[in-house]
Amino acid sequence: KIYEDVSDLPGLDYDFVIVGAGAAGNVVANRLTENPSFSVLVLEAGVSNEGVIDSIVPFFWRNLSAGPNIYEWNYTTTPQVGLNNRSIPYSRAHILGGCTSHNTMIYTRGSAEDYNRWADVAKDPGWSWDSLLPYFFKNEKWTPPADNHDTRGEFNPAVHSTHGINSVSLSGSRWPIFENQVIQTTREFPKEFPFNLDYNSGEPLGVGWLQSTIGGGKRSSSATSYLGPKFIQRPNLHVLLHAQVSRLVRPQTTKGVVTFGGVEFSQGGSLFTAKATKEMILSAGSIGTPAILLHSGVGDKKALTALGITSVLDLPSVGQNATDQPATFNAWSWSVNSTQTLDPIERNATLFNEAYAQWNATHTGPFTNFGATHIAWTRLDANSTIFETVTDPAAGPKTPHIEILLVWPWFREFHYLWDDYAHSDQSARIPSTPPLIDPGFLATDFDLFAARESIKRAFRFVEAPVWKDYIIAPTVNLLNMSTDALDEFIRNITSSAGHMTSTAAMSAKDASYGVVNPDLLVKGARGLRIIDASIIPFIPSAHTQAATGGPDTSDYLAHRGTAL
Ligand SMILES: Cc1cc2nc3c(=O)[nH]c(=O)nc-3n(C[C@H](O)[C@H](O)[C@H](O)COP(=O)(O)OP(=O)(O)OC[C@H]3O[C@@H](n4cnc5c(N)ncnc54)[C@H](O)[C@@H]3O)c2cc1C
Repeated sequence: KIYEDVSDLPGLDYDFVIVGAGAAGNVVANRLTENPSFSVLVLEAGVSNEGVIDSIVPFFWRNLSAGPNIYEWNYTTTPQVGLNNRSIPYSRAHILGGCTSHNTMIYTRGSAEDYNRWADVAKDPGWSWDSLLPYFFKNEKWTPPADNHDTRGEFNPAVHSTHGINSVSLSGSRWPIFENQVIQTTREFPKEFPFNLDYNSGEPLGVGWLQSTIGGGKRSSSATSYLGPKFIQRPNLHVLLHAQVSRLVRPQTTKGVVTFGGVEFSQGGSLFTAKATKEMILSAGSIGTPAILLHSGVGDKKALTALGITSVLDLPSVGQNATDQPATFNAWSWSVNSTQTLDPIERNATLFNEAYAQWNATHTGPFTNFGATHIAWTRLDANSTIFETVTDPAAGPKTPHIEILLVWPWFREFHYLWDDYAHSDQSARIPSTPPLIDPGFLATDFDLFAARESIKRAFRFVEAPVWKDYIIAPTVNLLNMSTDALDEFIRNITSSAGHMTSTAAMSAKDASYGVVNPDLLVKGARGLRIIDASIIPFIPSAHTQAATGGPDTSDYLAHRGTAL
């Protein structure tokens, strides 16, 4: 059951208390309550997703993260040196379902090499691609697209499952001219942009049809799926909204191992403490989780002491290693010679209302998607000069550095392509309210090099002959710019893809760094686990919801849950 008021809860003592009802938290709440003898409380700071139309209609996704609004934590980053000292908005959802209720719904798992690197780092084969694939399957419910079109040749059924919980589908409305041109590009430039039947096979490189967490023309979030009507009636599942957790309380240290006596949260100006007899599970996301730990005295002892917080557990990696994928979307594009664009709908209220009426009546039409048709995943050239001085940050030779999202002709005849590229770094620092968020965008030579190359690749894509009569001109002629001018442009327009990971990273049991062991238990603590995107040791070369709501959480339960 979902509760809005703490006084309606049956009590404050449960077997498991989960903090944060996002991509990860709701999966685990669902799995744990499969066992009727476990009682579970989920504490979520945000508001209900019920009836929030911008969270239901895929095309409206952008409205929620456009903040400031009640569905957002409304964060901004610290001034980013690499972005000409700009502080930029840093979107995090403040709504049941977490970022899966307001994200772009793109479903990408990453490369097999990404996960095999996790297994290497953790010294635990349970985190390898082969071990985790069954958990992707357990979560994913492959669903026909909203228009029921013939999807043969657009994905590989062998790497998907129809038996999971979270709906995934191909696009539910067609843009034939644009789509044909993308596919034709893979024929004209087969070496640079080969067709890839399914980028979720573990080998993502190439151009593949977009897969999204959309089912029946509606967003499929962790709230609508894992807390959906089939599950929310379970008598052992309790979800409390408007419950903001501040810290873990009543620490006790016995023989060097810390246990906490409860989770402190506030609602309506009052403080409460929920207790877990078996485990407290943090899933407040890559910013929320380290913030809670640091406020609880779990983090770098010196830094916490300097801030007047009593150190309980000295774990210097808490809040460090934040990794995200910078993006240059929306700032540049091409004007195109086509009437098959979204502009009529965007510009004309009558057409917009018709599209909305169609969606309302049948959950079909252009509003069933967020607006892309394919993704092109590519790598920097192996002989790029950057590799003379920098070690390749990708997990292996089959792992992309660059993503080019091929977006419908949109916005004033502009067909825009946006690209993002893996691996920025750095830290989400020490507790303050609000937290200091420093993703270190474009802080390294590699970041800037990859950014320049990603733009060149996108321009190269539309050099395929098939685009000749279609493209009129780029909105900004980036190819004619000097390197310095291009760098300046990139620094001024780069924003976040919203994919922060690794702020409470998993490491091998005997490692001298890291926050959780491969079983996701916090090092040096008992009865405390972390299961969200913060535990990811290296960001996958992908959008991050599948890696978060798919394998790690279910794996934790199915493989590691021996303590349960
Ligand atoms: C704008 C945007 C677009 C994105 N697009 C995509 C995409 O297209 N595809 C993709 O794969 N990924 C996308 N992502 C990333 C993806 O959604 C996240 O990686 C994923 O949701 C992370 O899951 P999580 O469980 O770690 O955290 P979240 O999903 O963020 O969940 C954390 C939850 O904890 C709650 N919480 C935080 N602090 C507290 C507290 N102190 N007390 C109680 N509750 C708390 C939050 O309100 C939230 O509900 C996007 C992200 C953003 C921001």
